[in-house]
Amino acid sequence: MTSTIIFADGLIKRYKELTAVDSISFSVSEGELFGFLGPNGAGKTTTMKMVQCVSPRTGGNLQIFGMDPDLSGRSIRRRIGVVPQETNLDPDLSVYDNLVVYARFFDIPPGEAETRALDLLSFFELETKKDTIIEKLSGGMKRRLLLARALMNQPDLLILDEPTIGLDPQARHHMWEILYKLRADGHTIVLTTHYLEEAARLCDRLVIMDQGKILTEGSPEELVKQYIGMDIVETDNIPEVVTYLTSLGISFETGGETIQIKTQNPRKISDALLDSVQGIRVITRPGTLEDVFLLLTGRRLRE
Ligand SMILES: Nc1ncnc2c1ncn2[C@@H]1O[C@H](COP(=O)(O)OP(=O)(O)OP(=O)(O)O)[C@@H](O)[C@H]1O
Repeated sequence: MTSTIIFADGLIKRYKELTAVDSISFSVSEGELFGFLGPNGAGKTTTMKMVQCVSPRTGGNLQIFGMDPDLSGRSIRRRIGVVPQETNLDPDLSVYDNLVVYARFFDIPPGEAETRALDLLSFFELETKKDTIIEKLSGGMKRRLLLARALMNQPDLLILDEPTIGLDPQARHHMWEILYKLRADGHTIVLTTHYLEEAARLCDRLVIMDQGKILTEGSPEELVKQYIGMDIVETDNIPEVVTYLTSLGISFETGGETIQIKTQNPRKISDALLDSVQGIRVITRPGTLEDVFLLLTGRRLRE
């Protein structure tokens, strides 16, 4: 039987007047890669901090490994590995020393720490950087080292806050490969992201979060099927198109410079649009999480 790693019910975090996390409920099972997708300020990091037992909740129920963070924070923290959004490696230490010094916080014996550090440097393709100081690493290497460090205590839960923020596409893909491997190895991983493609590619299940609330939950495929279900015809958001669609009673979503029409019959709509409005661009594509986000919030999730 798979066990529940995180259970949250009506979880709340308030900062004075601001309710940053507004009564959210979710659960994460062992071996899952679970995502929090949402724009800046949605409350993702605040939720992660409560799960990491570094920020007490204001209300609701929260259990990690079946324990309450208010009562057993220390025991829980020992079993969690965290990759924070900001790089907080020790700039004065080498790559290798960042790992072995970190191991001391967990009372890992020095010999064991050295073995783990070398294994992790190999897994993360950082062996050749072993003695390099932090400032000489690329952004992607720093992120990989942060993840290696988070694995030093062999955690039962890995939390990654925006694991690929600020990385170039190549480094981002490299990080995705690593996360696929960790998931295949059976790690339980929770990540936050505001990259739709990242959520769609990596997550077994995710919640879409906005303004402190969870709007929906499911696998990426389920969410697209449930909310979009059909193909999307996308065209320019110009008054002629709006007038034309409105005159035919065809419903549509607008997002920035484009209009999206969900349809069972994309060919018919795109042909009609191209015939009726001069010079527009019309494409047909399958629905995505971006369409789900737009439908639920009325906004695009800017990447
Ligand atoms: N320590 C704090 N004191 C007061 N307000 C805070 C604090 N931390 C976060 N907030 C506010 O809580 C809200 C949620 O922030 P949070 O960082 O959780 O969002 P997020 O979804 O993780 O976005 P980001 O990816 O930008 O961090 C924001 O309005 C933020 O300004």
